[in-house]
Amino acid sequence: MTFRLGLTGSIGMGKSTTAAMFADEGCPVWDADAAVHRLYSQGGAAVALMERAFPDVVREGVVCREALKQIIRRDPGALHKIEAIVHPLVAQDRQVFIDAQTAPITVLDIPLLFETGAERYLDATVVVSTTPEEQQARVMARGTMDAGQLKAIIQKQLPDAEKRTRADYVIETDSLDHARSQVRDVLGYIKRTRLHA
Ligand SMILES: CC(C)(COP(=O)(O)OP(=O)(O)OC[C@H]1O[C@@H](n2cnc3c(N)ncnc32)[C@H](O)[C@@H]1O)[C@@H](O)C(=O)NCCC(=O)NCCS
Ligand SMILES: Nc1ncnc2c1ncn2[C@@H]1O[C@H](COP(=O)(O)OP(=O)(O)OP(=O)(O)O)[C@@H](O)[C@H]1O
Repeated sequence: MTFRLGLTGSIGMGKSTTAAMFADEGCPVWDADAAVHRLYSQGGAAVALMERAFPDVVREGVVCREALKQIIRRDPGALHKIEAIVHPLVAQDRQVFIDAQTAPITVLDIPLLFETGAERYLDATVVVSTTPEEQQARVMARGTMDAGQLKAIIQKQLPDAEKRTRADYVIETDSLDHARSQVRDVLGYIKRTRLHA
């Protein structure tokens, strides 16, 4: 059975970048955000359920993220309703992926890992982290959210300090080289201490 290593971190902390580093080291990577994209796309399992809950958000067979964000802006409580539809489908997608893996260590990139209790299905967890100033600068630089939307997302997420306390390993994403060496350290440590126990 593959060792299930959960990777998390607040918005903009460097999850995707770090996940790519784990992939470079040979780990299969499952990405929760990418699963949501598949579920929202043509033929995706969330489309019909979302249309039933929010009739205007499905356009040409696809869940429109902009329309969803407008709904959430008007009614922040709508996010709970969206999560109730999406999260069980995401969990199912993740399990199918894990069951297919034969590599020694599989990485599961899950933004809401602790918030959704996903650690119950994992063997260890790693959090990526940097300063709040750097986090805000990174998200603003992407230009996909305004400061208000960012604040609303951050407020919904478990604080970085708590994630750092709960995770088994912390990776500081202050530079690419430093993050890469910490990825190698984590994998080396797991291989030495957890795989042949
Ligand atoms: C709110 C939506 C429409 C925003 O879409 P958009 O394309 O602008 O952003 P994207 O999906 O890339 O999310 C960016 C980041 O926001 C954070 N985020 C997304 N959804 C949530 C949420 N429900 N709670 C807290 N943070 C969230 C994550 O860190 C994510 O990496 C979209 O994220 C969504 O439908 N979310 C509900 C599904 C969900 O909970 N996804 C989280 C992973 S399971
Ligand atoms: N170790 C690092 N050193 C320097 N910059 C980094 C590092 N990791 C990520 N970054 C930069 O931070 C930004 C956000 O990174 P990334 O997209 O990986 O974050 P994320 O946590 O996946 O974001 P989200 O939660 O929004 O999906 C990118 O511009 C990326 O280049």
